[in-house]
Amino acid sequence: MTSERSLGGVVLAGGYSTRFGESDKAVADLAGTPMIRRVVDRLATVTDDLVVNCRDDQLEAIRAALAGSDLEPRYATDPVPDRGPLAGIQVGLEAVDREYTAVVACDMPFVDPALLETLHDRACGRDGAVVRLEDGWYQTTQAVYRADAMAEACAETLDSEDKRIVAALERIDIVEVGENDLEGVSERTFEGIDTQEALAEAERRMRR
Ligand SMILES: Nc1nc2c(ncn2[C@@H]2O[C@H](COP(=O)(O)OP(=O)(O)OP(=O)(O)O)[C@@H](O)[C@H]2O)c(=O)[nH]1
Repeated sequence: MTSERSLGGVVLAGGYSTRFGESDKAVADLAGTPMIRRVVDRLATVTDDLVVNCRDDQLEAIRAALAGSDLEPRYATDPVPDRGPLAGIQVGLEAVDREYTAVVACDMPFVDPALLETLHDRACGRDGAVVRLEDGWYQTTQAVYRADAMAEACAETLDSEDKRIVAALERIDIVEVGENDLEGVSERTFEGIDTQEALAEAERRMRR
């Protein structure tokens, strides 16, 4: 399916998980399922072209974690590792084959597909839709972008002094979505699991 309403997906997994310790959080087991598999399976319900961005040295473990998952992803590895999430977003968006694409970090296993559909609706005709929480923080790694516009903005931003993801957002025409517009969306959607403590706490909650 490649209709106008078709949504692509990029899962960002190319970081070094330093806060997580020795192991890669992307493939960490959360209540019996690797975190990245939870993200991929949720994305598979609303996307039909999925790209996982990671480093070459992660490929084997991530492929194993995703074997037999609901939507077989393609892989786009970083030509230069450790250039930060913005570079990962660029690599992923350049590889995806859909005009609009949801970008989600591998450490957000509770991502709500309903949010991604809402963001897709809001992004139409613009370069993206990004949630901005009341504290002013943009949720850039759980957002929908027009793939070519955001990939170009990432490239320009990486070549400039200010390499933050929000600096790339300033180069494109995004719709800001406020917390008040998130009715019906799971409040856990933005929960990131970037430490062992956060993983243990999420497991405790899920087993209750
Ligand atoms: N391709 C790529 N992705 C990255 C890079 N750094 C972070 N990411 C991804 O961007 C998302 C958000 O980054 P962080 O939560 O800071 O992840 P991280 O850098 O692995 O973790 P820490 O080292 O603990 O900060 C995660 O999905 C990471 O996999 C990078 O250098 N390259």
